[in-house]
Formats: sequence, C-alpha cells, structure tokens
Amino acid sequence: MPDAPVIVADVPGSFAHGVLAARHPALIRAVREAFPYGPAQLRALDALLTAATEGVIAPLGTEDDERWAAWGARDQVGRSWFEAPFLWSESYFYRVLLEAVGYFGPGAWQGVDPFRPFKLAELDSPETDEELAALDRLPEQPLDEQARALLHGSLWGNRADLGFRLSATGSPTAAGRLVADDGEAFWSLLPADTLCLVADNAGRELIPDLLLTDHLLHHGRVRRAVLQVKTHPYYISDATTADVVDAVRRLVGAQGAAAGAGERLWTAMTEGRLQIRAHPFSCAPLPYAEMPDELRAEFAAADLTIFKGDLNYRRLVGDRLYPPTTPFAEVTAYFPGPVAALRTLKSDVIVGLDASMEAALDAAEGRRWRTSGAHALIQVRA
Ligand SMILES: O=P(O)(O)OC[C@H]1O[C@](O)(CO)[C@@H](O)[C@@H]1O
Repeated sequence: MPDAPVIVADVPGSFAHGVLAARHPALIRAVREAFPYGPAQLRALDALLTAATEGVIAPLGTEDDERWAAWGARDQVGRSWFEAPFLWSESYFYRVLLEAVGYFGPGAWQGVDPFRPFKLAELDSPETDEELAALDRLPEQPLDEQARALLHGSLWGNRADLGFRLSATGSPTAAGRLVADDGEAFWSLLPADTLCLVADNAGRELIPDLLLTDHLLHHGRVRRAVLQVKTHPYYISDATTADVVDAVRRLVGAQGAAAGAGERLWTAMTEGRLQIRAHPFSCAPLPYAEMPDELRAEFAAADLTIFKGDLNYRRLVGDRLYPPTTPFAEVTAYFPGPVAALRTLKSDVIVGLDASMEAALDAAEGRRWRTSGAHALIQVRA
C-alpha cells in the first residue's frame, strides 16, 4: 500500500494537528523555563513559538540548510507547518528549536541539550529505583521467562512501564494490551551474531533496552550488539550517546542485579561487543525506506534489527494512513534484513492488525486506541 495517504497535520482535531498546535508550544515554554537562557535564545524561542503556530517553514540560515535541502526542504519552505508532511514538520521543529537555543553554536550554549533536565529527572526518579530493584527478583524465574520479561520491559519502557512488566511476567492483562504479538517469531531469530537496536527514548526506556541487550549478550543469544542513537537531541527525550553514558553510569551506580548489568555493559562497550552508532540519518525527517546506502549496509550486516518506539515505527513503515490490516512484511519489504518493531501506539500509523482486532479496537475506543499509548505491539519480519 505504498500510495496510502501521507499524514499531514492540517485537520483541526486530528492527533497530528494537536501535536503542532498544542504540544510544540507547551514544549517551547517548558524549555524556556528549564534554563536561564539569555535574551538572544529567549527571543529565538519566542520567534519559533509564533512561526511554528502561525507562520511558514523558513530556512535555518546555517550550513545545515544544505543537508535539509537534500532531505526535501525545497518542497517545504514557504509552506505552513500544518501543510507539510507531519513527520517532516515535526522533525524540522526540533532542528529549529536546537538552533534557537544555540545548540549548534558557536557560543556558550553549544552542545547544551535543552531536554537534559527532563531526561535526568526521569533517570533519578523513584520509579527508576523501583524498576531497577525489581531486577533482583528476575533470577527466580526460568531463563526463558527472564528473557520474555526483559523483552516486554523494553517494549513497555516505551511507555515507561518496566516495573509492571518485571514484576508481573506474562500477566494476562498486559498480554491483552498487545494488538499484535510476533514474540515467538522474535525469539526464533535468536541466537544470532549481531543485533542492532535502533533506540528511542533516553531514561526509563533506554534502561530496559540496555537490560535486554545485556541479557542477550550475557547469555550468548547474540555475540555483539550495535545501539543506534540520535546524533543530537530530538523529539524531546530521544537517546544520544551522552544519554547512553548517563544510563550505563546509572546502572553501575545502582544496587544488586542492576549494578551487575551496568558493569557488564560497560565492559562490553570497552571490548567493542556493544557499539554505539549515531548516523546523521537518525535525525532525518524521512522514512527509513529512503535511507542512504551506507546505513542500509549497516542494517544489512545485522542478523536482527529492533526498531524501538513510535517515531521509529513511523519511519520504519512510513508515516501514512494505511489500512490497518496492511501486512507489516509488505511495508518493510525494502528493509535489508530481519526486522522487529517494539512500540506502544502513540500516533495514527498502524499496520499488521487482524481485521477482528481492528474492529474490536474501533468498537471499544473509536480512534483513541491508535494514540493513547495504552496498547502495544511486537511485529517481526524474518
Ligand atoms: O517516543 P516515541 O515512542 O518515539 O513517541 C514519540 C511520538 O510522540 C509524538 O512526537 C507526538 O508527540 C509522535 O509524533 C511520535 O511518534
């Protein structure tokens, strides 16, 4: 279904419209309050607030315009943010926000992540303490159950719900919230040599992603792992290399089993069995079907690639209004190797549902099930 309509944010009342009209202004205000920025940054943030809600897409006025031109900016400049493809305008919003706060410099604010206070608050939260403490109970379970719990911890970590999964392995309630579950197909792809995990959020999502990776490495289910992160702060909490370091240090500094996992991850990084990669395309406003050849080759070299989270799902399958029963294998046929998506549903895109599941969700919730984050999926194309 490659001709399914691309999602655009021009319909008031739609999810996409709400993101641009309400969430982005709220985010600008939160960033404004999180730092004692100087007048130049504050003016630029105010200008973005007006432009992103009432104005049109404009060039950055920096060297990066060239990169964005290659990513389609010529078609979008001069258009209302609401008329560009949702994925494009949402992604560009984050790039302009980074420009406004001086992230790319030159100057004193260069490299200062405007989302760092939010990320650190999550990493230091009592919820994270509880989730890490729950790890001490994991060895009481058979190894297969441990692996399943960690997979579901990583999945629900996309909604910051690791504690629930770790303390209630295989709970029928939680399993009932999976709208598609290719878990068996996932495990059938292991053991394998190389796992690639395309990370999503830092903090309470990255921690369970790292715990799953540690488990797979430690128990020989994979020989090496590559963690793909963002080159710069993006979509508020998306993980960068600095966030991986914070998360591993958080684990190392914890008690009990969490500290053991942290130390193994640290060693795996120093030995090259766990590598961090940050490709510029990680922050592109485009679907992965349009990835450059060298990134395609990296994915082709993996035996299994896991895409975490909602934004990565949108980019993996394409940010389009597909009929929900469109096969996952069909829209990921371009991908150069076995691929899995672990995602809680937080935007309109969905593929791979049974017709009966779609009907039941529509009957119970209208369209809300697509965006509420209450449902999740595991989808695999071997
Ligand atoms: O962190 P995740 O799971 O990628 O979710 C991010 C999602 O949030 C939104 O940015 C909306 O705020 C979606 O457009 C996006 O897909």
